[in-house]
Amino acid sequence: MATSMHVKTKGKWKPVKIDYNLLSQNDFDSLISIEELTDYELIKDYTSGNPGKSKKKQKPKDEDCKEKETDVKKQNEAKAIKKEKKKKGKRELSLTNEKNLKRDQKELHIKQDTKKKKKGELKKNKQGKLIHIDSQIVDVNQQIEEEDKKEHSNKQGKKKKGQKRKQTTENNSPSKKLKQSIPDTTSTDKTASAIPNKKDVMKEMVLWKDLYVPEDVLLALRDNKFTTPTHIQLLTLPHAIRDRLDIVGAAETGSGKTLAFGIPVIHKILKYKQEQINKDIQTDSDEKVNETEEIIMNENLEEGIEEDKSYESEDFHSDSEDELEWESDEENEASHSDESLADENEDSDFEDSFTEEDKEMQENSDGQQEMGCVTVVDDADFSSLGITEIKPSTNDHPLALILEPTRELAVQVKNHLLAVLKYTDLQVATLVGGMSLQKQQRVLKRRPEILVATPGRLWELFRMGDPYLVNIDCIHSLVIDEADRMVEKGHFEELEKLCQHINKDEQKRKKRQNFVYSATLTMIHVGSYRPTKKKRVKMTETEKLESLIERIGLRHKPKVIDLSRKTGTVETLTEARINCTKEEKDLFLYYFLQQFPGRTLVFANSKDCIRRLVSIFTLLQTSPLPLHADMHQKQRLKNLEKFTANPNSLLLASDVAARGLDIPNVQHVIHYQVPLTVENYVHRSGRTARASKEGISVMLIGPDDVKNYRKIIHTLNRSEDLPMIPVDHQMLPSLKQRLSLALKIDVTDYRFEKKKRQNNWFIKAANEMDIELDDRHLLNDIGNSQQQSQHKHHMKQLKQELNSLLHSTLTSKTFSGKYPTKTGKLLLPEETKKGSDAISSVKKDKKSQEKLIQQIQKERILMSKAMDNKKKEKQSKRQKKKNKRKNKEV
Ligand SMILES: Nc1ncnc2c1ncn2[C@@H]1O[C@H](COP(=O)(O)OP(=O)(O)OP(=O)(O)O)[C@@H](O)[C@H]1O
Repeated sequence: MATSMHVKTKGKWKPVKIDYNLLSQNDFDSLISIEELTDYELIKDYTSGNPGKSKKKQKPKDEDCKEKETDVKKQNEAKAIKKEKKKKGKRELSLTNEKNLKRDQKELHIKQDTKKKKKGELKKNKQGKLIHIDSQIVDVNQQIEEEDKKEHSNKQGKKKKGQKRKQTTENNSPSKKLKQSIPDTTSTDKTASAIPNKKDVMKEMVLWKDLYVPEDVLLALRDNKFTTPTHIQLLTLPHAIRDRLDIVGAAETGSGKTLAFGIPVIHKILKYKQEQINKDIQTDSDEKVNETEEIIMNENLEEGIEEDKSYESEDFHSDSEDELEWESDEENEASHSDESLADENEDSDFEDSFTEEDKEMQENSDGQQEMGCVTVVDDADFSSLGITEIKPSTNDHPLALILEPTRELAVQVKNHLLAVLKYTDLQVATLVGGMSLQKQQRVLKRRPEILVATPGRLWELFRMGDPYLVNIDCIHSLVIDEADRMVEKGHFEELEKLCQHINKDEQKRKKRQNFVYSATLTMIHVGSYRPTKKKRVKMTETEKLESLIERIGLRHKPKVIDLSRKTGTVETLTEARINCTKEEKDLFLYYFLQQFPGRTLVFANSKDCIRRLVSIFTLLQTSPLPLHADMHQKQRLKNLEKFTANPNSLLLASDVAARGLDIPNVQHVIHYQVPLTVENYVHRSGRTARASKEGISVMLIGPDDVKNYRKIIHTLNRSEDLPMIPVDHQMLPSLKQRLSLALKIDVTDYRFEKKKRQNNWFIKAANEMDIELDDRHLLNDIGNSQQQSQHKHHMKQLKQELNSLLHSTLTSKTFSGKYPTKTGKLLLPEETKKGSDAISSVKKDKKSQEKLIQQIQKERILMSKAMDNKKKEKQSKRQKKKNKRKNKEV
């Protein structure tokens, strides 16, 4: 579109006088007259052009000339538009080719966002460029929510139509993917306002410097107040992350080994995902270049055809081209911008946005571009936002596998990892026995990057041909936690099969990074023998490690970091013992629980023993919680939760709870029976005194335990026996009274209930076989109904008696019945003792024992000196006598 000029006649056309001689000449045959107009006004046609743009002064022309000029202008205009288009196409191509990848990503991103805005659909942000203003995050989240709502309604509609397949596509819809790429919490607690300043974080976390911890993980560590890496973390992280070595790590219990392997595993996955994103961007960028070239080719083709058509007119007006072209350029620009405003074509819209913003970009040193309410940031620093640029899970196999010996430990490790994955969108799943297989199959459909599994359940799912586990040998990282336990012969057949499977392909094996950890990895004890030798020869540490490395299939030369102490246990652990008979064990356990309240974990060697203890200590109202392998998994986890929640709780557990469990503030670990292996002693004791806290481990040593106790002392290089727990013997009779009654109730009730259960089972079986029974045929005689109710009554009486005993006070030597208010305050003896702590009383006792020993030694020395003196005196007396006798003789 162009402007044209009109002449507004103000005055009159006046005839111009002509010389008649001139008219007689042949050249002016057809001339009749000449008129002139001196009073006129030139007016622009605003309907066809931009009035403000023309800078050139128009000369007055007559109507015909003006019409011709307008035609020429229009043709030139068309030509200029085509030229402009061509130029822009070329410019776009040269920009794409010239500018680096980042710039290209930005261009793509802006274009995508503009498209999204226009079309009202939120597409997946492949570059993962995110938004860094609170309100903007909310804006995006709102968009996502709206999208989800739309999807939801769509889904429902589609469901009605029975189009099942579409649901899967919807689950992978761009908006969902984008939502996944932004951690859930961005809209709630992870808004930028809640996220600390990067500089502050770095300052606070300076001790983690040079350990190659991803910034998102660092943020989460800071949230957990883990401002200092533990020793094992400090030493292993650089080798694992920077040097990509396999790690064999041994460090005392509670020293942070989980993060020592967890952080490198996470780092590797984040890095891999970033690489995937970069690859995608590269592909997108290449596609974009191809697309642009295609558009230009098409335009050129069309242009060629149009050029042919307009050839004639162009050629015809060629004399005035230069002058008019300048004018057309101006007008073309104006008309083009007018067009673009109205144009629905996104490409042209994008081009305008790009050109404008590109200019702005060059001026703006921050490199930020405003796109409506969304700021697109090039090279966005997501760490400061607490948002990680992670693509939603698209991997067709897990990227990391962490194997744990027990279900509880697997669940715990998962939770531990989730805490540090807070600012990423990586997914962790547990595959453990005792939980619904179908549920775990469903979880696998979400393609979690990290699997924490027990070997049995993993192998089961793998054998069932779960599609996500088919390529389990493609994992990038493998962790075998509690490795010494995992490879124990006869314990984990499935682990061996798994190892064989994932080590089959040499290439994959070589690519994989392995982590092998335990607190007792390098522990050599009496039971560690070289299996090949006929004569049983004790294994060396190196031999033990070599056999482990071979079995697991580690790569060449793993980095071995052994920080375990020769004494096996943690420095902050106080170890003690109570020597007693087998029958006294219950009493001393009860004594300890009464004397030293606090979170206490009691280990026993058998499930039957745990059942009996649970029954007795329930009667004694200490609310024990059982934990052993025969229990339902849900109950196991529930009991662990209860134990963790109550600071005065009591957990009676088998060795299923010995390894790895990280229950905060367990104050006491009691070995009701001395563990059968040194490793178990170290791990059991390691449930207390974790993460530099103090704790106490007490062994109840009966005659049957002495052999194992000696073995432990010997293997852990102890030069002397463990100290004894000081026992207030005056308290024992009252405790004994309570305990005896509880035992009586338990035994009588237990026997009666056992007989009753057997009878019930027999009756049920007979009923099923249609056999009629009378009381004589029953397995056990539990008496008639009257005798049974008598039994019940008796039990009730005993329980009442016990109850009143439990509510009476305990007497101890610190209690003086004569002067109960001596201190000015009435203190019951039980109260005076409760609250005293086991560690200090052991330490105190140890000190007083040492003092006593020193005193005895001193007294011995004095005595021997006195004896010597007496001897000397006697000798001198004897000598004197001799001398006297001699003198007399002389
Ligand atoms: N850098 C750190 N700063 C403070 N606490 C930490 C740090 N790393 C780990 N922890 C905490 O220390 C405790 C013990 O960690 P973890 O369970 O990893 O120990 P572990 O060495 O695996 O013990 P075990 O040998 O018993 O399995 C956990 O509560 C954990 O959260």
